[in-house]
Amino acid sequence: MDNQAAIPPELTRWIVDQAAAGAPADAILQPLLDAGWDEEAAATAITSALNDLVADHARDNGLPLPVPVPVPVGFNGSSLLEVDGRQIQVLANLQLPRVVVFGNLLSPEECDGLVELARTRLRPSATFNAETGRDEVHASRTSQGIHLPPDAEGLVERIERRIAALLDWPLENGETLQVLHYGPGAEYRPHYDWFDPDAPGADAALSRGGQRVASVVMYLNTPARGGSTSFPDAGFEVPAVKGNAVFFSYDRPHAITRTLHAGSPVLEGEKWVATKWLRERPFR
Ligand SMILES: O=C(O)CCC(=O)C(=O)O
Ligand SMILES: [Fe+2]
Repeated sequence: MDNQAAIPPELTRWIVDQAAAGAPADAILQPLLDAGWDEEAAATAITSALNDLVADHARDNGLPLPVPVPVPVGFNGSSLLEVDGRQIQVLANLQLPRVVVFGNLLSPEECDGLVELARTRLRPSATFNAETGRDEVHASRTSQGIHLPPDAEGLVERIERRIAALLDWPLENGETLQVLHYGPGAEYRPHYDWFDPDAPGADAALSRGGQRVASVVMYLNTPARGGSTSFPDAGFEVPAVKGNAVFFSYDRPHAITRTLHAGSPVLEGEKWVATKWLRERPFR
């Protein structure tokens, strides 16, 4: 069998049932191989059955269609990912929302270096106003921030390359790295990082690189108390620990991704983070 048109409906149903029951890809593939399918045709049959399922679900529920998102490399159950000669720890792994917490993404020296590059240039953080299509300062985001373009010392670029390699996502699809500083009491109230496509200002936001599809928030210090990144829809909280990072992806601009998140108030001390937002396409 070499043609996807030959997939019988009962086989499609069987594939969908297996996937819905949580069967791993191998467990779906093997019976097809045993029945005499060649591997490529079987993989095509499985992919097309699952794509149809997702498209039907989106149509039936009035959801946008999902798009490809970054996925951490070599993610096969190992607790350490080797990227660029660096051992990055996998500290937590959540499917919905899709969240991975990394340890040792940055060295203490790299964290300090980013803070130094940003410290003297901070300005009150702006939030994208979907109504106007402009960045504006708002009470829901009481941090200070600065965009750091790739720099002469190479620190910013080195980190950007590491993230691109870790997530197997083109370097040019990344927005400029942003460093944020939260003083005592400062917070970033619950929000989504994707842009609401129906908002009047969406065209301006989407014109460079399309939607955001993932975020990486790197902790540049360990606040004395408070300052975790929380995901209220999942009851999940990522403590801010220097050198660690939280990655989350969202395959469509919709609450179904459950990626609502917040920078919880800093209760004592201060908090520094660097955020990298990744787009669907080159951000130029
Ligand atoms: O500070 C945090 O923990 C979250 C930052 C954040 O949500 C963002 O930069 O988009
Ligand atoms: Fe955010």
